[in-house]
Amino acid sequence: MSEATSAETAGAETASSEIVVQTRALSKVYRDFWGRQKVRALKSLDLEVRKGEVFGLLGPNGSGKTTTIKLLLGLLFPTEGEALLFGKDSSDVSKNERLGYLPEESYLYRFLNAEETLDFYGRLFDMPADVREQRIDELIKMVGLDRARKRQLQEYSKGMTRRIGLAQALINNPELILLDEPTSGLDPIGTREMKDMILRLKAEGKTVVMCSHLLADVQDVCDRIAILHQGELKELGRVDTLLTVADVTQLRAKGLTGECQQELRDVIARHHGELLEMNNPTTTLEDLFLKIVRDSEARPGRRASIEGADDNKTGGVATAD
Ligand SMILES: Nc1ncnc2c1ncn2[C@@H]1O[C@H](COP(=O)(O)OP(=O)(O)OP(=O)(O)O)[C@@H](O)[C@H]1O
Repeated sequence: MSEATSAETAGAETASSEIVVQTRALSKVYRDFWGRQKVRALKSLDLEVRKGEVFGLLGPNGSGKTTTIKLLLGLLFPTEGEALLFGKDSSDVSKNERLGYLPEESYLYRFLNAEETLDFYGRLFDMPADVREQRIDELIKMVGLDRARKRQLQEYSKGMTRRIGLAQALINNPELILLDEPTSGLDPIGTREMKDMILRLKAEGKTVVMCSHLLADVQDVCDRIAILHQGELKELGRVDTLLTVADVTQLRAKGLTGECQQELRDVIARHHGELLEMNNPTTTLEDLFLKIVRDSEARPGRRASIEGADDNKTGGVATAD
């Protein structure tokens, strides 16, 4: 297929895909007790999120992310503009059945266990007992709390609390899930698992809108992002497009001899390119940490390996202009 044709097809797909979230000139001013303007938290935000997307709202502290999520949920009223979910105004309560929400801090009943917590929320959605029982079992397994299902939430660690919070957000099998800082307070393993769960929700066709200031997490799971700063939209687009450095070519190869690497240098010079880098790649700290923990679980009691072990020396990276 030619580039033009594939671009047209992509365009047609986009046009026909269902818009789940839409904001039009959405603005929020917080006022004090006397109605005087205190903070302009959000300024004329225009966004569209399509069905099946993982969409990230990014920005430093105080940039308006949580305000946007609360406006979408209908927990706050806009000062100007509107927020539409499934084509209806966010103040329309009928949308709640199709919606799941993980707040930054989950306030759950400390004396209930995981099963009782989910049963309580299942009842709020009028789910029949048999459906509830099956859904609770599925969710507890999905969020990895099977062994702690009978423990009271007051005994849960931060990571476990985040997991039960996510299970609670998913109890009604929602089409749209809003996640406020889903990886906050999680260790690297919990973070990886939370990201995998988000990707699993996407694979099931759900739409996810998440906000975070942890850039690596957003980069790993989001299809598109919006960057907010002081309540204003500063950037909007596909993560891969925004991060592509158009004028640099990167090449990864395995098993090249020194001679061959020299030939590559010569070719680049002959074509008036500039060799920026040719070296062995490094793994990420996340990958390294997860590998060490998995190895330790597989072989308990084994001592740490000595610095400089060779297992990551797999190839070379050449980056050229
Ligand atoms: N209830 C409130 N009353 C007054 N000002 C508020 C209120 N809630 C938020 N704000 C202000 O609105 C602005 C945006 O806050 P918001 O919580 O939406 O930011 P955020 O991007 O989610 O920040 P963080 O990353 O710290 O959670 C901030 O200046 C904040 O102080």
